[in-house]
Amino acid sequence: MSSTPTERRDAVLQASGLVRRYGAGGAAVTAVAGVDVSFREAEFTAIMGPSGSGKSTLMNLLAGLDTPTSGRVLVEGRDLTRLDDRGLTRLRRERIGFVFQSFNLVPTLTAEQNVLLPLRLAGRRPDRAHLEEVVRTLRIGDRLRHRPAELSGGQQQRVAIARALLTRPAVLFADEPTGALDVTTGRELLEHLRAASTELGRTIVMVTHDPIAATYADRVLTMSDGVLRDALERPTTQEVLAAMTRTERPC
Ligand SMILES: Nc1ncnc2c1ncn2[C@@H]1O[C@H](COP(=O)(O)OP(=O)(O)OP(=O)(O)O)[C@@H](O)[C@H]1O
Repeated sequence: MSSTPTERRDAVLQASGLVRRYGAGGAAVTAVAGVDVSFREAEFTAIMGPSGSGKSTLMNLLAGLDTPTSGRVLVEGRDLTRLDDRGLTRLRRERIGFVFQSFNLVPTLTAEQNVLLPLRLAGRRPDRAHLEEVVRTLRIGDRLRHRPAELSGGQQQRVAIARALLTRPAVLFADEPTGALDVTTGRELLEHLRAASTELGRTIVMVTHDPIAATYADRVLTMSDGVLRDALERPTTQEVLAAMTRTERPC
């Protein structure tokens, strides 16, 4: 292992001793086997690893969508494992943003209504200046009155990102956000995520299988068998590929 991600004082999100076990006895699977990791404000992190290495499970734990068997997760200093269901739902709604491979837009609403939906559900007024900033960063200004069916896949994904950003989440989680896009549109989307981190100061955690996608991040963490292996700062594609090869080598 080259370097271990350690606790940072300026972390927006941190996890320590994180374990997630499924099932019991001989059929038990340890999907996450002891992870310590932290994420700084405005940092863009990619998590990579072979299929079944525990990436989705780790992301679900960090986002409060799943409960760890042991260990804890702090979002802006608040321990998710100590919140009840209501508290967790509220924290997820207000402090965490999600972007999935399938864009999950509401088909009957316009792009703008989709973008504003989480704020409306939370009973919060949209900050028009921030809406304009997000719309400009994602370049969707001319598509706001269209419904999802009238938008391309890339435009739909940009609307989904704008929707996730508008609440100013502490962390934006993106699970294979380019998975349903062609190469060019996928690269454009990664530029937008990069801009969300650099220009809007958002903390982004992205799971991806694509080594080129990972190079858009500030930091690439590799995972295998439920633990983090390498932490690479601003790696080249070659460095990502070399780290991925290490995760696939039998121990
Ligand atoms: N609900 C579950 N019940 C039992 N085992 C599970 C469950 N969810 C995940 N696992 C197991 O945990 C391990 C990690 O799965 P996970 O989905 O986190 O991997 P991944 O790295 O995201 O894989 P992929 O890249 O294929 O999406 C796998 O062995 C998987 O079979």
